[in-house]
Amino acid sequence: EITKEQRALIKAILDAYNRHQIPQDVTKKLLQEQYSAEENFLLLTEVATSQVQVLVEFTKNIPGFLSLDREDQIALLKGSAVEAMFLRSAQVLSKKMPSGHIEVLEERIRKSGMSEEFMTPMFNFYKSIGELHMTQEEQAILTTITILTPDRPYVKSHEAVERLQETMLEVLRKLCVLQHPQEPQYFARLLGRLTELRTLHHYHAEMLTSWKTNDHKFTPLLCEIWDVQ
Ligand SMILES: Cc1cccc(C)c1-c1noc(C(C)C)c1COc1ccc(-c2ccc3cc(C(=O)O)ncc3c2)cc1
Repeated sequence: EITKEQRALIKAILDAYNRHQIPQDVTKKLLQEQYSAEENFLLLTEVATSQVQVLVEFTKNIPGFLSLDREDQIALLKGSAVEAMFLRSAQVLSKKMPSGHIEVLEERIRKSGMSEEFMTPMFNFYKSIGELHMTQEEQAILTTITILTPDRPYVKSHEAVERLQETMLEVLRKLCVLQHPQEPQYFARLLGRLTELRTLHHYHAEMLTSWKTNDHKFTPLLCEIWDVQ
């Protein structure tokens, strides 16, 4: 019941999702460097910067994205970067990685000068993503749907973005029916995660302010995408 066009869409997005990954030498650092709060923050900043670069490349491969108004492309990237990175780091943390990345990443996030109040919702989210056991396709399409959210700040052609997102939502709905026949509510559960991502996005804005107040430095790319400094 998935059409030929929809299958081609899934393939294009999955290929892009797998092609654009953080270089191993960056993620390997998560395992090696020492554990001071400063070192953790620096490492997370480096990984986040690399993640944003990967996200920009992935987004350019979303069918239809480059035909959107140029300023809307920027508005969508800026508005979705944090949410796409929460999704990506959650998917990584929930993968049973043999290299022990999981504890290490969790440890570094816990000890990076972030205040306790953000930890709970963040790690609850990580847990809830883990429990979904999403397939690669579902992860890639859910990330695409997050990026193609029409009501981000400064988006002008709301309808054009909405059309693209609706196409992706329909593909995801069919995928969920096919890949999780025993769970009729699975698609609804995935969409529920997008609501949780918005809440985390608000927490993250406060995290940025508190990091800034404590004079934490970010990279030029993160300053640009998150409008800090
Ligand atoms: C702390 C936080 C939580 C969630 C979202 C953000 C933006 C922040 C957040 N908020 O601020 C920051 C920095 C600037 C301090 C962050 C840190 O973001 C990230 C973003 C991505 C990753 C990450 C880690 C390991 C990976 C392994 C692999 C792989 O093996 O394939 N792939 C991608 C990976 C990505 C970690 C932290």
